[in-house]
Amino acid sequence: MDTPAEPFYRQLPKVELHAHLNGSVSEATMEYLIARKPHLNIQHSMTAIRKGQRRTLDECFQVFKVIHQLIDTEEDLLLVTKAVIEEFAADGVRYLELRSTPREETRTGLTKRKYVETVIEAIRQCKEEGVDIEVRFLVAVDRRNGPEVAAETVKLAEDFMTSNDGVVVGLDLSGDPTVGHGKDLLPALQKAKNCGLKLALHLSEVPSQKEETELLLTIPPDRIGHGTFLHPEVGGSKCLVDKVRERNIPLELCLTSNVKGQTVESYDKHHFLYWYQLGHPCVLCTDDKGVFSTDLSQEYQLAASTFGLSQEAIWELSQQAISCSFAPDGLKKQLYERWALLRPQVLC
Ligand SMILES: CC(C)=CCNc1ncnc2c1ncn2[C@@H]1O[C@H](COP(=O)(O)O)[C@@H](O)[C@H]1O
Ligand SMILES: [Zn+2]
Repeated sequence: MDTPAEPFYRQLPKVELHAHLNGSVSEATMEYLIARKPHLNIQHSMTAIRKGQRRTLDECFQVFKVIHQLIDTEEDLLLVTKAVIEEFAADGVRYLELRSTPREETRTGLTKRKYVETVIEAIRQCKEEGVDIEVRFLVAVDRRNGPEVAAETVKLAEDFMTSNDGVVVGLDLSGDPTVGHGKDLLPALQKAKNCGLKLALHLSEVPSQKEETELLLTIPPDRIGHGTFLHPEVGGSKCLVDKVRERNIPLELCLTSNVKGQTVESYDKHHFLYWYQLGHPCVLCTDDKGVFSTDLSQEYQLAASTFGLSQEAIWELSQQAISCSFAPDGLKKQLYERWALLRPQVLC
């Protein structure tokens, strides 16, 4: 990891709502996987972007291809998912929504259904072992794979939503934003929404997506990932901003990811400030804590130091994230109670 956060940020109870499973694999787990598969000839420098380093968006997406080679069996997936959940818990995350794209690996016999089952099994095992975190799962649609795969993924998510104790709560739309168009995916996303899946969509991650965002906002999504180019100062429009505000759609904001992936020039130019000053719900998230060598405590500390936020303001941000989650009302209530109990110890 780049630089460990100060104790206040680590002790702060946190909610993580935007974490891609295969992008969240820590250095230690990655080293273990690399050692298990020496024939792949992969070095850790190929799977993480360290402090001060940046990559083009295209280079970042290449990193996922390398990681997927290392995680291609049911056993790998179970191990990685459990490790990721334990690491988030150790970082003070008390509620986590993990997202991942169901993957078929013909070489190892992994199917998309087995993929989802394995992630759910890892979540179950962590709970049974008493890991101090509540975890929910968002099934991810990779936009690169087009409308048919999207429809198939929605069906899979729907099946698991109705059969698995409420672990699967929603659908994510992600993948290389420069590939494909949302209009082709709209029917599948609409269907997901209609069957009760919550929608977290990567929108306006790159500048060229204005028209697509206008269209997908009509669904509307329940949360927006990034939304980097929504506002007029960066080529978006007031109309887009107004729509997001009218519908009160929370934004999932990932500072390090955007700076290292070069869609944002520097931390102080991050769109967090624009939306925060409007009083719009913003949730700090990691995106890919492994790839971007970060954790959620660091992201909170970065926001505080970059935008001059007090500890009170940081506390409010972390608490507000509860209301933006897809947790059922009973669980939200429990989380608010936990935050209230911890407040005097953490904020002193
Ligand atoms: C490249 C870059 C700047 C990354 C951050 N921004 C992202 N934007 C869109 N999709 C993403 C991003 N990070 C991860 N993903 C998605 O998450 C996948 C990895 O996690 P998983 O295999 O779904 O478990 C990637 O293949 C990609 O489909
Ligand atoms: Zn993302």
